[in-house]
Amino acid sequence: MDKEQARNEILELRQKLNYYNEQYYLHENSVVSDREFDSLLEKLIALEKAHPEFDDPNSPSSRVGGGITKEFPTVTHRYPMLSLGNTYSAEDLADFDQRIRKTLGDEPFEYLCELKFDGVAMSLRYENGKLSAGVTRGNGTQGDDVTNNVRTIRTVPLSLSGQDFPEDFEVRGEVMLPLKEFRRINAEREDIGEAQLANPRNAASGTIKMQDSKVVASRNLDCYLYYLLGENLGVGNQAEALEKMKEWGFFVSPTYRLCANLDEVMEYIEHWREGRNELGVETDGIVIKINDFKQRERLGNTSKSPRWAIAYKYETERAYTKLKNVTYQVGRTGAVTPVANLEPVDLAGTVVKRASLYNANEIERLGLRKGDTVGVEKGGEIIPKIVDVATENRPDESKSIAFVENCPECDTKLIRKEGEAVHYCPNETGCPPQIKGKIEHFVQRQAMNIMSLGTRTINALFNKGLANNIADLYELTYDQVIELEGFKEKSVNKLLQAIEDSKKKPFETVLFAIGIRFVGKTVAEKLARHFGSIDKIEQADFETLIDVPEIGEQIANSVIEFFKNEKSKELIERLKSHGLQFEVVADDSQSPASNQLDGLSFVVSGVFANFSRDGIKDAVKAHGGKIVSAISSKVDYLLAGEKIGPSKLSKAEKLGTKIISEEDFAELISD
Ligand SMILES: NC(=O)c1ccc[n+]([C@@H]2O[C@H](COP(=O)([O-])OP(=O)(O)OC[C@H]3O[C@@H](n4cnc5c(N)ncnc54)[C@H](O)[C@@H]3O)[C@@H](O)[C@H]2O)c1
Ligand SMILES: [Zn+2]
Repeated sequence: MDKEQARNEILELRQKLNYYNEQYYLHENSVVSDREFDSLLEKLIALEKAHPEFDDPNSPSSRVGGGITKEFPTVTHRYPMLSLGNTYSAEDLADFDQRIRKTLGDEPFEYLCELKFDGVAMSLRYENGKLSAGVTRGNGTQGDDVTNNVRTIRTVPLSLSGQDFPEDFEVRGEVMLPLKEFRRINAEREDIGEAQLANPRNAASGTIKMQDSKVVASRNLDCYLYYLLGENLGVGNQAEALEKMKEWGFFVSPTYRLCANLDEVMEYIEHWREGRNELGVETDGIVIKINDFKQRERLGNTSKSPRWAIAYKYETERAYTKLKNVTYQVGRTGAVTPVANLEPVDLAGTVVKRASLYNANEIERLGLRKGDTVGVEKGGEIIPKIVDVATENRPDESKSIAFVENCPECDTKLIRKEGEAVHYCPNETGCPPQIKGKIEHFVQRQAMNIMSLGTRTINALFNKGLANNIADLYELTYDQVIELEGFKEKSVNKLLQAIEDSKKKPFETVLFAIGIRFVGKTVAEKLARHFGSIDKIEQADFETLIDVPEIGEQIANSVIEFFKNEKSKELIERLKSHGLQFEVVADDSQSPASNQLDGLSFVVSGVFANFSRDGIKDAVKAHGGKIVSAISSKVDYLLAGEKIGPSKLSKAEKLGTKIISEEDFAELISD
């Protein structure tokens, strides 16, 4: 390769990797697999080494990938948060071992091996035993202050146990979404027709950067700690540090091990190759660290990673098999999901017969054809996914897969809205899986809690023509139910009683249960609290809806569409006639804290030190104030946080709107 070629390739690789980094860290989107990313980076490093004349301190090979957002206050790290060098091969580990020996000479040393947890790096600062800050890695030098969100993680102690912790120190670790939670959230999202979270890592990363801490809390994140930093720590090596951290109340995974040499490290790697699949959280390798802190200091860091540690990553197991055909599933919300049916094949200990295809875009992206040989991998999802198509084995006459045009269940022509990846069957009230799915959604524990109505009974009721929608449930009689298989007097009465009891469920629960697409539990609570009744929600226009905190365009449109449909209105009228709750019942605990802000309107913008954006809006309302979204001559105050948009500020200045800070606001509502 001549110089010019090398330069072009280096520039091209840098550009690509920068783009992947930006997508990965700022948009929670993996454009390519981690393996692919790592190979490209390895290639870049090799080229840069051969051509030092093209060195650039800004190259993705020498910078920590990631960045800071405008959504949170920016914090400068006291000690930079670095990345780790990584490898997939035992030879590279031997090289690493050699480099260590070169610096340390004949001096004895130990390795400490830990699992490499696949989440988001997090720095936690403790002052006088209390959590004082939680900051993301960001670009390594500066990160986002997400303390309010970190406080919701149960495994992060808000105050420490024991006595001997330093006055001011830092711990670092990984915020992760346990697989069980990841699956639960995806099941819930599927239930309301929302797109699936791609993988636990991206989900954890997206969650920790949410504006609403209540939503973060509902996601049950975990935090595993593995790093202690500060002055006068009272420990001299990693093993002692981990023990201390445990004593102080941090969650430290018990999976670490001291290793005397590389052979023991290799044993550790083999031990966890399969074992890590049982942990309930995702890991993507192991981290090998020098145990002793003084030796670490002598080894030092590069601009991107410590020289005293390296990550060994496991190759994801992949199996190749034949695609038999693609079938389609119709969900409760009418979303049609393609499923790949495969020749059974062994993959990481289980037999795989099916793989997710998500939507038509995915089929197109893969360029899938009938009879193709496909590579499947397992991630956090239970159903594996297709990651590769081996085109070299493709028969000449093979045909590409055309997405079905009509609903496989009711033959209605499918629709696909502009900008959406998913095809829908629009026959909401006549398509069997949609009808049954809506009833299942309605009766679930989190909704109306009519738990004796299981899938089998719903099927039977539907087949007999007794349940074609949720309102029909309230017209079921004893004589009808006793006819069903498996029902006796007692169970019939129990079911009818549960149906009767459901009429007492509060409005917010009913609103969730009626199954408006994208209206999950939290959104239903917000809408119910904000509007107070179904009639007010029905009357709200798009602007009014998106003014409600956390209600985005997608939800607003879906709500509007729901009420445009005559059949939805009919359904609600019937449910009302059966006595279900369609209004918030006045509750004293929700009355305003004061009426100091009565008649005053506020625009809230920017980030705040002591409130989330939602929290400060709630505070305005709790004191009788009104929140509006845009500055106009009618607005009394612009409540300005850090990083407020310049256009809002200049508009407020032009109109003479009073601009107040968080502190001014606190004063306004004090006493
Ligand atoms: N698919 C994509 O498009 C894409 C894009 C960018 C990055 N990535 C992936 O991310 C990697 C780069 O991310 P990175 O810089 O965070 O490196 P990394 O994730 O490979 O390793 C460093 C991180 O490991 C984490 N870690 C987990 N367990 C640890 C332990 N026991 N001790 C110390 N650290 C531990 C820490 O958060 C640390 O920041 C790439 O190698 C690639 O795999 C993928
Ligand atoms: Zn249909």
